[in-house]
Amino acid sequence: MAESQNNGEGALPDENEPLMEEVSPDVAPVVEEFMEQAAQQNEAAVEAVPDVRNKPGSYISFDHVSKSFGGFVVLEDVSFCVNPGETLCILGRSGVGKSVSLQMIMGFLKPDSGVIRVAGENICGYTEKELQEVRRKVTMVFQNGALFDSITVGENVAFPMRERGDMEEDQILKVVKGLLEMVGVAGMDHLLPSDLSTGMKRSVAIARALAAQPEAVLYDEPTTMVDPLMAHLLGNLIERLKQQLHLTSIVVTHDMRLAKKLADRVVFLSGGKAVFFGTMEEMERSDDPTVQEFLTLDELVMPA
Ligand SMILES: Nc1ncnc2c1ncn2[C@@H]1O[C@H](COP(=O)(O)OP(=O)(O)OP(=O)(O)O)[C@@H](O)[C@H]1O
Repeated sequence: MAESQNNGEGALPDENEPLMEEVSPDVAPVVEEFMEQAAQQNEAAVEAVPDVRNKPGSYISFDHVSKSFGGFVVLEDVSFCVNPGETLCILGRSGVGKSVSLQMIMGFLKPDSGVIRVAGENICGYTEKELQEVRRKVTMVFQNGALFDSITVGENVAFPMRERGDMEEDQILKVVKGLLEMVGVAGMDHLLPSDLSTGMKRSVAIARALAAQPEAVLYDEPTTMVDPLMAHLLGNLIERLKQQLHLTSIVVTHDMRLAKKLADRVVFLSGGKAVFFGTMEEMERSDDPTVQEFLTLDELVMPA
C-alpha cells in the first residue's frame, strides 16, 4: 500500500496555494481550460437557482424534513440550507442522521415528509432517471472513496469524462494527470484503488468528483480514520477547492477544526432535530445545552 501523499520533496501545500501550481506545465493549459469550463457552468447554475423574495435562493435546502426507519425517528422537522458557493458543515454525534441527510440529497433515500430542494428543484417525487440528472450536478465523496476496485486510479478519474463522451481521449488523459497532481497523488494513475491508503482513496475520489464538473460536492467525514497529517492535507485540499473553485459544498464531520476552517454555516443535529443552524461563531455563543456539551467534549478530546 502506498504510504504517504508527500514524498518528502518540498513543503506541504498550504491552504492558500493555487491548485494550478501543482499541475505540470505539459498538461496545465488543458486542465486550466477544463476548470474554467467547470467554473462557467457553476456560475450559470447559480443564476438558474430561482430567487426568493428578490434574494438569491439556496442551492440545497431541507424544509421541515422528517425521516424514520421502522419506528425509529432519525430526523424530525429538520430545516437548513446552503447557498450557492457556500460550504455548510453538518455536525453532530454518531447516529444523528448526518449521512442519512446526504443520502437524501443524492436521492438514495426519500424523506417521509417535508421538501428537499437541489439546484432549486423539489427532488422528492423524482424518478430514478431524474435523480440521475441530479447526481450529475451533485456528487458525493464517500468515506471509503467508493472507487471502482477493478479499474485503475486513472480510469476511475477518467470515468465521468468518458461517460459524458464530449472530450478527446488525449484531453481526458491530460486532465486525469492534472487532477491527480492537484489533489496530491501525482503519478498514481496506474495503481489499483487497493494499492492506496484510505486518505489517498479519498483524494482520488475528490479528483473523480472534480472530473464530473459538479455544481456541488458532498463530503462524508473527509478527515475521519486517517492520520493527522493526512487529515490536515485533506482539510487543506477541501479549503483550497472552496476558496478557488467556489463549489457549493456540504461537509459531514465530527472534526471541529475542519468545520471551523471550512464552514460558512453549520447545522448541528441532535435527537432528530436541527438544534442549531447558523455560523460557527453563533454556534460557539449558543446556549443550547447539547451544543455546549458537544463543544466542551471536543475541547477535551482535541485541545487547541
Ligand atoms: N438504510 C437504513 N435503514 C435503517 N436504518 C438506517 C439506515 N440508514 C441509517 N439508518 C439509521 O439511521 C441512524 C442515523 O444514521 P447515520 O448514518 O445518518 O448517522 P450519522 O449521524 O452519519 O452517524 P456517524 O457519525 O456514526 O456516521 C442510525 O441509527 C442508523 O442505524
